[in-house]
Amino acid sequence: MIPAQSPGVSPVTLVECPRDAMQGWSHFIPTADKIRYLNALLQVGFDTIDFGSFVSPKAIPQMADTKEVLEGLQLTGSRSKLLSIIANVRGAEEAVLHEEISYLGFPFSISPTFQLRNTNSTIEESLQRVEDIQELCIKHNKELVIYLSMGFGNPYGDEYDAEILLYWAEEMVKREIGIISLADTVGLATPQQVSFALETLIRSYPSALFGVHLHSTPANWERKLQAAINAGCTRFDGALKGIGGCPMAQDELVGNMDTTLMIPLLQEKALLHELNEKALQESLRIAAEIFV
Ligand SMILES: CC(C)(COP(=O)([O-])OP(=O)([O-])OC[C@H]1O[C@@H](n2cnc3c(N)ncnc32)[C@H](O)[C@@H]1OP(=O)([O-])[O-])[C@@H](O)C(=O)NCCC(=O)NCCSC(=O)C[C@@](C)(O)CC(=O)[O-]
Repeated sequence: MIPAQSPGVSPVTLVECPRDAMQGWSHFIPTADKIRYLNALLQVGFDTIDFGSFVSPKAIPQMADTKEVLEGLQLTGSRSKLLSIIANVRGAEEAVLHEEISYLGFPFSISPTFQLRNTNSTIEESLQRVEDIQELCIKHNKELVIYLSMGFGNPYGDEYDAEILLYWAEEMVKREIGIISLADTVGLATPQQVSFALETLIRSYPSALFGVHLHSTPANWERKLQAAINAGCTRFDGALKGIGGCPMAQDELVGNMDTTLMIPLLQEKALLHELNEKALQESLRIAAEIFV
């Protein structure tokens, strides 16, 4: 076992994102393999698993089997809650029907170009989607997580500065979104940007929980994670082996922050509860089989 902290209780929320690892993978991962991988991850002790998405199978063919995958998951005995990504009201209407899903995650990009590429909607239309999906979530007892995608800059030349990120975060707080994750979709953030945004938002809006979804490389993950921790962030996304990224953003997947690197760092700081090391090793073994 990984060294114990306060048993079962953690100051931080660790979100494992196999959906982000799988969604842009170059060949279709068979449904049975997805189920096997997710069932292993469910035993590790992550707080949340971002397991799939209810989006267009033309846009993201890899996730076309999310409903079947869900049917194969063994949730009994797992502490992990499930999150699924949705990108329009239709996807949300489907996701809320599943009792097993606790969180719906909506990517709201502060870069208009990416929002159009990713969700076929303008910023104004997306804001309406946020409001409609929030209403659905409240009605069905789900929690909406808003990802502020391209939160630290974008590769398209769309106007960007930190004020734009802060503005959209405030708009989400006004709409009573409880969890807002600052997403560095293509890995552009500097540690200074991460610190400034989180320190400002955490101080300004105590009613919301701010997280980070920081795509990064093995060379720059640690300083960004450290910056987020120092700023008081308590919700972190990652993916085992640092695999993945958004195929709607650019052709080359930038990689996720590698959860296997994050775990020891968070535990060293007594921020993370005990995990099941055997299940973690089994998950890594299956990942090595699947992601080839
Ligand atoms: C959002 C839509 C669906 C367009 O949404 P739309 O504009 O409302 O769609 P539409 O009504 O114009 O329909 C377009 C086509 O999609 C189909 N369709 C429409 N809705 C659905 C649905 N819910 N489920 C299944 N099919 C659907 C619909 O049937 C139609 O099919 P066609 O007639 O062309 O055959 C599309 O643009 C889409 O699926 N985009 C993919 C979004 C996505 O999954 N992106 C990756 C995940 S987000 C991410 O990775 C970022 C994140 C979270 O990690 C954080 C970060 O790093 O930034």
